[in-house]
Amino acid sequence: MVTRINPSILAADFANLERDLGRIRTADLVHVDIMDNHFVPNLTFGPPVVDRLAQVSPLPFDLHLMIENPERWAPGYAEAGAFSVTFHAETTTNPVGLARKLRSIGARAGIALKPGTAIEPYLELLPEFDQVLVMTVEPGFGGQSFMPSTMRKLRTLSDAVKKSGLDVWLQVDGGITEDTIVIAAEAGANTFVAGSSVFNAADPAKQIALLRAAATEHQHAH
Ligand SMILES: O=C(CO)[C@H](O)[C@H](O)COP(=O)(O)O
Ligand SMILES: [Fe+2]
Repeated sequence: MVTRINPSILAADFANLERDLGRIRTADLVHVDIMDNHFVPNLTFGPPVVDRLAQVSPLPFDLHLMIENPERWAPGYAEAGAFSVTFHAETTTNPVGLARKLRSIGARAGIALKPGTAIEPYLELLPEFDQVLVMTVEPGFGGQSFMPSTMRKLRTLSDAVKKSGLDVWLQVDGGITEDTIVIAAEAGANTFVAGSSVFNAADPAKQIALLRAAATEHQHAH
């Protein structure tokens, strides 16, 4: 069993992003939240900033696209070398087509679900994806509280992945702390995004180690 910790640079110091990328080198991937002020009421980074950050990052990027019309933007991020590109289920009528496009470029394809979006319609599409992101807060902002109500969906998803024998990574994002990570790990998550809890810590590397240890200890047996 593998536990992956992906710090979200949404909680980093935007005047010192290169420095902060250096502080999380013991993590697995860097989670980058792309917001367009349409799908979510907030605005963050776009391609030029992501491209430049990738040049100075010790770790590859896990991109979380919170944007409308992901068909317009997602392939470009994959072509620029993103390790994984995750788009929201609510933003496309052709998730399989977009996932295939991303994979054909060489990126891992992910699909994200808002807390109110059901997993059932997507279970039969699992072979098309490398990752499913179960949002544990409403997307748009860091620093919100983890929603335990999303764990039922995660358990359903985890059971389906286990039955399928597929190696689909199960990611949670929003309000992940050393306490809530245990709840998500027990419900079947293996990939954990943490923004505030990592970057607000006095020692981000120590916090990453703490999160990793808590999740590994409680990870659902697969
Ligand atoms: O996708 C996100 C928000 O939409 C962020 O990745 C998430 O909120 C991480 O921040 P925190 O750990 O502070 O909740
Ligand atoms: Fe995110």
